[in-house]
Amino acid sequence: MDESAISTEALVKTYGRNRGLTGLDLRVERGEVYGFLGPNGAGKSTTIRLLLDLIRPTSGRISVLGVDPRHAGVALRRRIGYLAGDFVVDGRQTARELLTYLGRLRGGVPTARITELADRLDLDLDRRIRALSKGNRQKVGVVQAFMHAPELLILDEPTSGLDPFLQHEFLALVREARAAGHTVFMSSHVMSEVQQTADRVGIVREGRLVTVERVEELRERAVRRVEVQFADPVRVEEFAALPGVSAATVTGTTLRCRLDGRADALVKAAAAHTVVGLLSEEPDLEELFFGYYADQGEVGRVAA
Ligand SMILES: Nc1ncnc2c1ncn2[C@@H]1O[C@H](COP(=O)(O)OP(=O)(O)OP(=O)(O)O)[C@@H](O)[C@H]1O
Repeated sequence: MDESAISTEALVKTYGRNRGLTGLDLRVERGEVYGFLGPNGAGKSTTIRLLLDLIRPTSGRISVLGVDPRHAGVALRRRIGYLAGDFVVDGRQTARELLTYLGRLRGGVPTARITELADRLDLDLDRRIRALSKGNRQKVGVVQAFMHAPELLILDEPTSGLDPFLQHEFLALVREARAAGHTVFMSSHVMSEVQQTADRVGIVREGRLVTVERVEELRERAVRRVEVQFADPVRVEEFAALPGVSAATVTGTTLRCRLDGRADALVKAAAAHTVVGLLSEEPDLEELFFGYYADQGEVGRVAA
């Protein structure tokens, strides 16, 4: 049995003469959050549909939670939470009716769990779905994906179009799923959407995986701007030549610089003084990631 949450080998999907996937080798470990990044048309949705057995591969092997989705049926679907990029449902039911129905299909979800998620997302369960705004329909989609606490969440471009409030709650749900030991496979076409939660990111281009990176390692390699506020004036010479530090300037009691990689040397040097405040901006991994691979002619920018 394959112990990873998802694995594919030499997975190919052609649509007539159109290329969908050209040989995808993917491995998502149990308990990790995996960001599946790629430009439009790269093959993300095709991969996800194959994992869910919504379409069948031309050739290659797929294993999801240790089984081949082609032969696993409902038993496997109950262990998965799926959010489609375009969550479409029959709009005549109320959100409560739909979620209760879907909960039954998945082997029973406590009403309290549905209510709790709806409260968190500020979703009115008693309105008909067709009377809900697009944002509120997306909330129904998020609730149905998470409500049965599935072992594996497969989320197709989940944050595109979510308002900041919903995005925040959604990311909290992803973190909670990981804390519970569950696996999250999340596609996106922008790094910023996945870098906050993903353990690893894989880049798909033209139907195959071109690279996989640990987000933590990307972060260590990233250049960020740092500002340190001291109680007393400091000399720029103390910091300018430290490993990873560049473009250091001191204005009064404030040191500003760029930091490439680990913060250790800078933090230790700063600790010789009284530090009043420290500001380190979140690095833009998109820039680092695509800058790095563009140099090698491997990956272009994926974001529009
Ligand atoms: N039903 C289909 N019939 C023909 N070609 C298809 C079909 N579905 C996908 N394709 C083609 O397969 C390739 C991969 O498409 P896919 O939708 O998987 O990409 P994606 O990475 O999900 O892109 P997007 O972000 O735009 O959804 C594209 O070239 C697309 O045109």
